[in-house]
Amino acid sequence: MKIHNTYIKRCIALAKNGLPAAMPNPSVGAVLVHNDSIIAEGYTSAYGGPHAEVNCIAFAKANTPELIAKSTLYVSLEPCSHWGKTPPCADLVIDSGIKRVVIGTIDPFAKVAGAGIKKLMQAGVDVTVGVLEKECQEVNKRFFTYHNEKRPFIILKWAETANGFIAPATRDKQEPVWITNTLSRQLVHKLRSEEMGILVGGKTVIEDNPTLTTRDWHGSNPTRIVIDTQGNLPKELHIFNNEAPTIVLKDSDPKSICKELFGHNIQSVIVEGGAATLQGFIDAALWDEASIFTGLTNFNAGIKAPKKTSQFTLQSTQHIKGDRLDTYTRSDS
Ligand SMILES: NC(=O)C1=CN([C@@H]2O[C@H](COP(=O)(O)OP(=O)(O)OC[C@H]3O[C@@H](n4cnc5c(N)ncnc54)[C@H](OP(=O)(O)O)[C@@H]3O)[C@@H](O)[C@H]2O)C=CC1
Ligand SMILES: Nc1c(N[C@@H]2O[C@H](COP(=O)(O)O)[C@@H](O)[C@H]2O)[nH]c(=O)[nH]c1=O
Ligand SMILES: [Zn+2]
Repeated sequence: MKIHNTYIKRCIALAKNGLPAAMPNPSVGAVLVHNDSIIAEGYTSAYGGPHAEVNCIAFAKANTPELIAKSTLYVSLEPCSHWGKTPPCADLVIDSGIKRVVIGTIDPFAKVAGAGIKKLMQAGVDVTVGVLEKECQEVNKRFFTYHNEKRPFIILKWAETANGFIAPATRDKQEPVWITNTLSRQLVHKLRSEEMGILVGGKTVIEDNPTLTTRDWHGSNPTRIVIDTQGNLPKELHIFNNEAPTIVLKDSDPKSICKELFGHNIQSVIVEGGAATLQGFIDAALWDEASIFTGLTNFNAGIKAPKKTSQFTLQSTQHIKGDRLDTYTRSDS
């Protein structure tokens, strides 16, 4: 129904406000509709805080309590049925006397996965499921990939020169050689702040001594993940400072990395390089999105950028004061 789409669209817009603070929880949007008017809205609070339905119903209770039981609740994700950090939202909906609930998509989390819908229906609530399902899943693409595919959502990111290199052949100092400008760097820090993990290979750690933080942007630092196949990375390196946690992995195989990160409850990871590490994920077809920056610089020789396959599907191009950022998704063809 067209009217359902309108309100679920509003739920999706609300849900976007809750990210990345809600992670590793999904961010959800909820609206209460009475006589074709929205009387209350809510979205998921920062991790551990109230869910969207709780915030929405609390607003209605404070303003128009008499209308709650006569309203329809729209919610982008199935209300939870379990005790997590907060009580089950399905119970709150039932106790509030709400008789109609329209749900965007089912929750893939094993402890819910239809149990919230069942609970509502058993209490006599009229439930509609599956409105703008794909769009509702897209907002929580990290959460859905993690639970459905048992691996983190993977974003590849690198910066290459205008002539296709990611690093020069030689360098004077143990620090990154910048290809892109300071505005691009700030955008990279924003992108880092949206993910739970950031991963680089051993050679990158040795040659760049990267920090891998979000210092030019507000928001949390992701957990740093480094591949150290020799088990000898010096503890004085920046990645071992106390600005963010760091996980050291011994195995460079992308499949094993995914398994390990799943175990650490890391729902998303930005893979920043180097070329060998990125190529491993590309060749294993274990990635979801890619952000490739191209700067104005040229190197005479050096490490070539990873080879893109036919799976790279261009989604957008933006220009950042001379730099270019191309974003891709992976298609299975
Ligand atoms: N422009 C950009 O966006 C980026 C550029 N870079 C650049 O990329 C370069 C590195 O890329 P690349 O060479 O492909 O390597 P990676 O950073 O992808 O690391 C993988 C390599 O590191 C080796 N390695 C892992 N652990 C250790 C260790 N403890 N000691 C020594 N070697 C180890 C691996 O060897 P094995 O598997 O055989 O054990 C493998 O050859 C750097 O110069 C960096 O500046 C890096 C990131 C981004
Ligand atoms: N040189 C280069 C990048 N390099 C990446 O950034 C890392 C350094 O991170 P940090 O120490 O936090 O500043 C480095 O190891 C590599 O992964 N990134 C870019 O967007 N543009 C660039 O030109
Ligand atoms: Zn809930």
